[in-house]
Amino acid sequence: MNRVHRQPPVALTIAGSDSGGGAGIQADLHTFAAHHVHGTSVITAITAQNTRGVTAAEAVSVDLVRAQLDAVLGDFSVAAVKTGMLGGGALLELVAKYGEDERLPNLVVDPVMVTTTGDSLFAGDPAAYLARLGPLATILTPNLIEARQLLGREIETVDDMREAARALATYGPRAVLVKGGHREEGAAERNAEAAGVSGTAIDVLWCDGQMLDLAAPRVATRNDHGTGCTLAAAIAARLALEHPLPQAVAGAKAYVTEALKAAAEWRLGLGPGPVHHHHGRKSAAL
Ligand SMILES: Nc1ncnc2c1ncn2[C@@H]1O[C@H](COP(=O)(O)OP(=O)(O)OP(=O)(O)O)[C@@H](O)[C@H]1O
Ligand SMILES: Cc1ncc(COP(=O)(O)O)c(N)n1
Repeated sequence: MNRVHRQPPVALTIAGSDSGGGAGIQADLHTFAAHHVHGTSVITAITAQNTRGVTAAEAVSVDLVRAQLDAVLGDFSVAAVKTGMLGGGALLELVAKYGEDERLPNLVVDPVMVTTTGDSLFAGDPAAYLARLGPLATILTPNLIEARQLLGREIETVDDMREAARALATYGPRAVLVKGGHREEGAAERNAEAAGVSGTAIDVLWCDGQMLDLAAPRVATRNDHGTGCTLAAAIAARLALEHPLPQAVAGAKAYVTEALKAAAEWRLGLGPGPVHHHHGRKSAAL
């Protein structure tokens, strides 16, 4: 009998390790698993980190990152790739080379530069980052602070976010998602909240020449550590599952909103804790 063996698609994360398990490689692998995608990983840096901040970080050598890339790409048929913390110029250059050799399909570039707690995770030149990875990215996913650093301009309103997405798209990615998780709401929005209307987490997506606002209810929680990593990994997982790009982004945002909601009451660590990556799975304990 001719049996069809079903198996998961493979995704790759190229990112740093978060010892607290909420962001970086750990968040990415949780997210891949929650999507039933087999996760492979190339570790670029090791951080000593918890919910309160980063106390130490060290980059992995270029040779060891190259060896990890060759080990994964030489054996698995990788369907989508996500990059996170790259540390500095040398690893940026290495990853760009693999991209140029067309070895990093469906490339989701999360330009990790600073953590929510304010620690710097990128020592290189933001202009070089854009010039090297911009043209190779299927989608670039900066938060407001990263978009400011990449473009060297202030971004405050949703209109500014749209302008930033357009400006970043000129560097060559197919799509740009400017994330508004850290946006200070304007007076009109604050008044609406005071009147009992809950706030909105708005991201702006520029994709194939079209601008889309992606809005979700803002979850009242302090546990938002790793939401950016989780969103980018969820986009990569969905691209590995062959979702079209705009649907992959919208679905990934809905996944993050549910992950934030499900962890809103958690007290894992003393600072902003992780989200619930496996919110879709029933658990006797939770
Ligand atoms: N409180 C919230 N409620 C709903 N969605 C949120 C909330 N905070 C962030 N998000 C969403 O989470 C995603 C990640 O956005 P954010 O701007 O926080 O990225 P980031 O800064 O890269 O993440 P991180 O906090 O991990 O650094 C976006 O889709 C954003 O709209
Ligand atoms: C290794 C690593 N990569 C990325 C982040 C960004 O996530 P956040 O801004 O939520 O701290 C992080 N904190 N640590």
